[in-house]
Amino acid sequence: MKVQFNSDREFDVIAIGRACIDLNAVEYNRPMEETMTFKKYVGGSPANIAIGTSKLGLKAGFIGKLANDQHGRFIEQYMRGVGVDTTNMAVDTEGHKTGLAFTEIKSPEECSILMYRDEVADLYLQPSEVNEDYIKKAKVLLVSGTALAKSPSREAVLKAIHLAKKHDVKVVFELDYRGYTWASPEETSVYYSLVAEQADVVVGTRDEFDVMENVAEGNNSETINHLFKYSPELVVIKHGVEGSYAYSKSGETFRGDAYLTKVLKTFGAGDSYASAFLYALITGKDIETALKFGSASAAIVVSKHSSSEAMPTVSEIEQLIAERSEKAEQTV
Ligand SMILES: Nc1ncnc2c1ncn2[C@@H]1O[C@H](COP(=O)(O)OP(=O)(O)O)[C@@H](O)[C@H]1O
Ligand SMILES: O=C(O)C[C@@H](O)[C@H](O)C(=O)COP(=O)(O)O
Repeated sequence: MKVQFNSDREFDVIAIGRACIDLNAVEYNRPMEETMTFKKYVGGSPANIAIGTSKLGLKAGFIGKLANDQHGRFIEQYMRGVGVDTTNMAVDTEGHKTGLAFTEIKSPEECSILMYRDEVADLYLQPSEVNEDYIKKAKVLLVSGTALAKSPSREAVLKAIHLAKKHDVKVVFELDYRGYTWASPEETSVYYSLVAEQADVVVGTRDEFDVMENVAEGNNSETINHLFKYSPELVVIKHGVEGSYAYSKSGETFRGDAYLTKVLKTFGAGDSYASAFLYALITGKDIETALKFGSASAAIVVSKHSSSEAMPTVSEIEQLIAERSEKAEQTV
């Protein structure tokens, strides 16, 4: 099975949401209290995905709002430098700040993120800063769930989705749940459901779908039975190192195994997975291959220090897939 996209569009992917800063512990395998130095990278899930798809050779653009300071300028320069179109990144004029994510790497399995996201510029994106002429140039609008957490960013994203549907741009919804940005689980569930029901493709972890459904331990069949009554044609549910599943509206189920690797830290997996999965879909590969691309890309990024800078190239992904399938053949 393949997903069809409009071929006559200038941009493969336009992502909307936050572009922020990750400060990753340089001395890792210890608690953050003992970490004295942090390395700066561009971060924020949709920015990571725009960077990841651009590094894979897609034409990516970004809609978001940056702080009018050194951090905002660093983010814009970095994203432009890796080929992301930044012409639709607005600059805040009201003194709002860049979101910061300090990452703690206690061990490869035990990682956490300490986020500074009060009054962040990205959540002040205005609907008037979402441009119809820009959106209609895209094959895919990639929506990050966190951008729905507060107004006016929430309305800006809803406007972007409306315009995407008007111009036959596929809406890919990455649930990207960050609890502390939301007022209550009920509120998250309302907006996640609203957007997921309108999206063409929905991607998230099993835990994130539970948040969307406001349930404790949901199951994949109930999730897809519900979503396939609405717009989605493809639903991807990730189960961490246990792998991921893609379900199509036409009734097929595909499973993608994770590629085991020497893990440095666990964050970055989701964004690298989304970048390569999208790359494969947009370049006409089938779902099985897209799952392999997503998993291989994630395996590469979890073995490195950053999320954005570590995003792999197509040949690195293909090499990992080829090595692992050779190994699997030898063990049969
Ligand atoms: N420790 C790991 N080693 C190798 N691959 C991993 C690991 N953790 C996750 N992955 C890959 O990344 C994908 C997404 O990971 P997951 O943890 O579900 O997402 P998120 O980072 O969004 O929470 C998984 O489906 C798997 O292919
Ligand atoms: O999304 C953020 O604001 C932080 C990210 O930049 C950070 O690199 C991260 O947590 C990525 O994790 P993922 O969701 O597992 O890809």
